Amino acid sequence: MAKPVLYSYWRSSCAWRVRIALNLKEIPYDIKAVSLIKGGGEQHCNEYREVNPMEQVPSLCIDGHTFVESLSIMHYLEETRPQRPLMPQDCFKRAKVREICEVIASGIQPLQNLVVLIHVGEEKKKEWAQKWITRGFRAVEKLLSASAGKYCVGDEITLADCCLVPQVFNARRFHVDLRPFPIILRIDRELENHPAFRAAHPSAQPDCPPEVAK
Ligand SMILES: N[C@@H](CCC(=O)N[C@@H](CS)C(=O)NCC(=O)O)C(=O)O
Repeated sequence: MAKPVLYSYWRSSCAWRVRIALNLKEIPYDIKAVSLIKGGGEQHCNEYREVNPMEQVPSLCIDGHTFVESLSIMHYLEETRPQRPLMPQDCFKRAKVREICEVIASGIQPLQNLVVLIHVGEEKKKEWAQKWITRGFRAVEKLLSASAGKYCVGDEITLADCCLVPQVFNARRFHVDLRPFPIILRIDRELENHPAFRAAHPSAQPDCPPEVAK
């Protein structure tokens, strides 16, 4: 079976979620870099639109299929590769994982996505991103106050953690004041040195510009 191919951009938080899940499950994969900025964005070219009709990353070619949408991709991985489970057994905890994933993937990231920031304009984009990330993080922090153990839901790493860490990176990129979110910060710190998270970090990606890569 061919090695999975992930269409990714080094700084994309959505592609980063999938990179973490692939790494945690120890699934080897190749990366096809899609520059979201070069020449107005390679995600908009005809060839890539055939891969992902939303003109976004990530997309994952695996098992002879192409999948789009990071949450959907991670659930496919979870269902087909049960090693190192990223969803709890318990139904209540599963629902809590999905809640946190949804708040981040539907309630925060889309509002600060590149295509939206371009529309908002250079002058206003920082203030805009701060507003919506802060609003979403207030909800995430509240949910975590009931669900978190060592990680977002209990003491095992789940899909919620795969979503949280990249979103914290985005928050820092837009200089969001993270002091009101101690649980988010604690979990982010807990995971920053985990090998699967480190290998998925933007600075470790093959398409990361050399001046950013450490
Ligand atoms: N719901 C999608 C969102 C994907 C998404 O927004 N990707 C961003 C990067 S994180 C993107 O490709 N943006 C390109 C653009 O806005 O033109 C998912 O979870 O995969």
